Amino acid sequence: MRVLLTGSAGQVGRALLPLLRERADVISPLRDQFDLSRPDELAGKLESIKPDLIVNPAAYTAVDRAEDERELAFRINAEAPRAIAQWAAPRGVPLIHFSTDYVFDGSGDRPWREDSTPGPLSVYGQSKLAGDLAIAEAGALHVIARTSWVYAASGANFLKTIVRLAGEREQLRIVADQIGAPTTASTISQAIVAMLPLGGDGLRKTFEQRGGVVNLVCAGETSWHGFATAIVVGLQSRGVKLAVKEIVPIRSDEFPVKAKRPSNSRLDLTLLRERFGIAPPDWQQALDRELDIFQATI
Ligand SMILES: NC(=O)C1=CN([C@@H]2O[C@H](COP(=O)(O)OP(=O)(O)OC[C@H]3O[C@@H](n4cnc5c(N)ncnc54)[C@H](OP(=O)(O)O)[C@@H]3O)[C@@H](O)[C@H]2O)C=CC1
Ligand SMILES: Cc1cn([C@H]2C[C@H](O)[C@@H](COP(=O)(O)OP(=O)(O)O[C@H]3O[C@@H](C)C(=O)[C@@H](O)[C@H]3O)O2)c(=O)[nH]c1=O
Ligand SMILES: [Mg+2]
Repeated sequence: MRVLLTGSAGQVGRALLPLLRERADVISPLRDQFDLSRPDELAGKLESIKPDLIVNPAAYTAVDRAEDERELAFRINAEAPRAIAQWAAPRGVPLIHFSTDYVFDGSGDRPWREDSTPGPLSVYGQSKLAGDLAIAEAGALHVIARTSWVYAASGANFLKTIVRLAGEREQLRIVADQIGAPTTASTISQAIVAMLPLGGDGLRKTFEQRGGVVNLVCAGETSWHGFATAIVVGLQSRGVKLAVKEIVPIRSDEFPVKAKRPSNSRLDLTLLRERFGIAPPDWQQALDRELDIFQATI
């Protein structure tokens, strides 16, 4: 069984790599060998790799920068997944891809389901939605895991930003009117491998019977302010000395950024439980584990 894993230097790819390696031969080319910004070249690369399964966590994830780099974000997040799916479809090769809460407009306060109507507010969200639709349109066997607020002890993410700012400043000002589920890369990758029977012909059957979009986030919900507070409290309880004295909850309009983010990023976990029997940990529990890992690295 040969698995092609993209983005293995990113948060989700890095967490997936050792788990997949335990179960399959993994080919994990970096950007220089498998460049998603050159979708036209991907079919040729895939033809020489000949994977039995493709796992594609590589993506353009710079939400604010995407507002100025629309063309590049769409090439990487929409045209590349389309090219991969067009190669995979006629060969019956299944594709695991990743989507985001940012495909939604954030209205209301009910958790979004997989069949809820999207309405992205940002170029990043639009480009990711276009990728999701392109994969389905190409007719490839696929699972698209829709996740949110991804972080890990390493990588570029909100946890690392808060660690840095809390070490430098006495006051943090963090938006409290965007609600979602912080999700560790490790939670995502464990769920992904739990979905996959990697031997025999069970793999194709899994995708035929249970394919499509599935929400995959930690359980529970909080705001970015709640998440930042839990990070700071968790670090302090581990004896980490920080400069921060106050974490002020603010409204989104008090923190000007280029890209608009959804207020309601809640994703419903019912389908993940019913279709795959997977129940992710609460975000607080996952954060606790990630802070233990983080602490061991400092
Ligand atoms: N981060 C988040 O909060 C969320 C992420 N998602 C989705 O989950 C998936 C995984 O995200 P995550 O692991 O956090 O992302 P990261 O930003 O941590 O990693 C993205 C990876 O993609 C690679 N990449 C970027 N551009 C290219 C390119 N042109 N060709 C090849 N590789 C490229 C990067 O390579 P390099 O190291 O060279 O830059 C990096 O390894 C993505 O689909 C993302 O949209 C969904 C919801 C939330
Ligand atoms: C650093 C900082 C951020 N914020 C706010 C800005 C924003 O609304 C929120 C999160 O900031 P970030 O820019 O880290 O998050 P952002 O890059 O928008 O994170 C998103 O990334 C993409 C890839 C996704 O798919 C999403 O699920 C989500 O995780 O916190 C503050 O209010 N104060 C601060 O000091
Ligand atoms: Mg970001």
